[in-house]
Amino acid sequence: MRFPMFVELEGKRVVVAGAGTIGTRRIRVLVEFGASVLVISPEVSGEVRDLWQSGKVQCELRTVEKQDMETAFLVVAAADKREINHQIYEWCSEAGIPVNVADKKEECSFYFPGIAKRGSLVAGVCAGGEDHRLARQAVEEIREFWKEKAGI
Ligand SMILES: C[C@@]1(CC(=O)O)c2cc3[nH]c(cc4nc(cc5[nH]c(cc(n2)[C@H]1CCC(=O)O)[C@@](C)(CC(=O)O)[C@@H]5CCC(=O)O)C(CC(=O)O)=C4CCC(=O)O)c(CCC(=O)O)c3CC(=O)O
Ligand SMILES: NC(=O)C1=CN([C@@H]2O[C@H](COP(=O)(O)OP(=O)(O)OC[C@H]3O[C@@H](n4cnc5c(N)ncnc54)[C@H](O)[C@@H]3O)[C@@H](O)[C@H]2O)C=CC1
Repeated sequence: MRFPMFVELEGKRVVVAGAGTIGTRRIRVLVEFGASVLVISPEVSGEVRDLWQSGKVQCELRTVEKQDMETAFLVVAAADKREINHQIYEWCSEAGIPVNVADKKEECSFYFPGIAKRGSLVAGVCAGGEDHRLARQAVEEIREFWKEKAGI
């Protein structure tokens, strides 16, 4: 079972390769938690383009390369091609950089949890990589519970 670390991301460089549906979801959360996000992707979603235009992320519209990992505190591999994500995993493993690989849990040194926030409270829910639907359901229950409890 994985340990729920609560990591400081404020100002830390996070490199995200791939800015489609999943990459965009990751980028949204990382920006919300203060990370300095560098997006590398030949194409990006409209939402990421807006974040780029408003200066909330940096973007480079190209394929990801090994040197991109050099300055990263964390890396997210969210390309739609297994061989690209696997290559990123290899580069990060070599360099000792924590990596999230969207299409292969065995290659993830960290997972993205489902997140519930309320005031200073934050819950991250993970189902051990076995059942993301269960994680989602539990997060929704926590959100409802916190909404119903006055004063939180
Ligand atoms: C291990 C983990 C690693 C990580 O991604 O960090 C992982 C891995 C994988 N997910 C896959 C598929 C989907 N995951 C979702 C949804 C969520 N996945 C999330 C977390 C995690 N997913 C990590 C821990 C999970 C755990 O503890 O069980 C959540 C909690 C958080 C979030 O993603 O934000 C979020 C739910 C909360 C929410 O929605 O709020 C959907 C539905 C959707 O996208 O709407 C689908 C597609 C449709 C379907 O299958 O239902 C695949 C196969 C990809 C492929 O086929 O290639 C892999 C790869 C693999 O299992 O090897
Ligand atoms: N972990 C999770 O929760 C989930 C993971 N997935 C997996 O995540 C991956 C991404 O899925 P989607 O976002 O739906 O795909 P998508 O097709 O919407 O986006 C893929 C993105 O990768 C970019 N890309 C392609 N080649 C690249 C390269 N060489 N370098 C950098 N970027 C590159 C594309 O330009 C595009 O922006 C898939 O492998 C999918 O199976 C899917 C659902 C949930």
